Amino acid sequence: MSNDRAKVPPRDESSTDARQNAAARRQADPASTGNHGNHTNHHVVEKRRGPVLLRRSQVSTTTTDQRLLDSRGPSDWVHTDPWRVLRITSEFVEGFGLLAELGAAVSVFGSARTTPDHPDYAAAEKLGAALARAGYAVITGGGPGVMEAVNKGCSEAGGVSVGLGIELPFEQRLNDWVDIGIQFRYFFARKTMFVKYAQGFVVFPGGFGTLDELFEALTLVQTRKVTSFPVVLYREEYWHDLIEWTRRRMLDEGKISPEDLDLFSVTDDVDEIVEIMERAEAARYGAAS
Ligand SMILES: C/C(=C\CNc1ncnc2c1ncn2[C@@H]1O[C@H](COP(=O)(O)O)[C@@H](O)[C@H]1O)CO
Repeated sequence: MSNDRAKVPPRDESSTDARQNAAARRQADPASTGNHGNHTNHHVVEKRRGPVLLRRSQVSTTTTDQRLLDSRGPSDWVHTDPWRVLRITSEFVEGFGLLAELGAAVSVFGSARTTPDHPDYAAAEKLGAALARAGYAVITGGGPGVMEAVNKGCSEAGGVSVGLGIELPFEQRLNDWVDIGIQFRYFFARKTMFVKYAQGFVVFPGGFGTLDELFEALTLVQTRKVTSFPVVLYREEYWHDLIEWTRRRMLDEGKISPEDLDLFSVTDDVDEIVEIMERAEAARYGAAS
């Protein structure tokens, strides 16, 4: 005998469900009321759910919806990893659903702290507009600083301005120039969207967040997880020392290969960034045809 038999709930008609079941049984089976009527002794309440057969006390009169909506109880399970997996999945579903039909796009990164009076802000705004005019949507982190500037330039030029925000310990809202936005809980789900829905990356001067995004992009290109994917650094003077360090330290000690230094380009010219994106796109289509 299977152990499952021990799990069959007893006929406890003091519970609401059991009372409803008993009522249903009486309605469908007058035999259960003591009134045998025209029914044979073989007539019992039963329910089929696909291949499953339920009879007598196992037949529930409540619906799945009703049980979902009526249920109350301990809520500890919402803090467990299996539940988090569902939330993570929902971020991918939302992101894929929102961005699947975006068209050609460029992801732009840079400092959240760049103020509107800084020259980088004006350059980022100009880039957003230039990309929009060239038919690209822009994707940013949806925050302040460089992100806001890019979204502003793109939106004002009539382009598609996307912001992928991130929940942070302090209050954070999508900047006013985001026209399509999602607020993510998980960095890794958000990062997938930056790569999956862009044809290339532009990186403005920034701090840890920006460097994280830059090096993630370079790693993806280096390991050929993404192909024909330009990574362009804006403002040579800011990046100069870091690039020198990659040459003098990383390359000299054999931590990267000489060709890895070709995985990114550097420019001070916003229009050149757009040209680089267009050339990469043409190369991609050329390779595909
Ligand atoms: C620091 C402040 C707000 C931070 N808000 C952010 N909103 C959205 N995305 C952000 C935010 N901060 C960092 N990021 C991501 O990292 C990059 C910028 O990081 P950095 O350390 O400033 O260089 C950026 O590209 C975003 O994707 C309050 O002003």
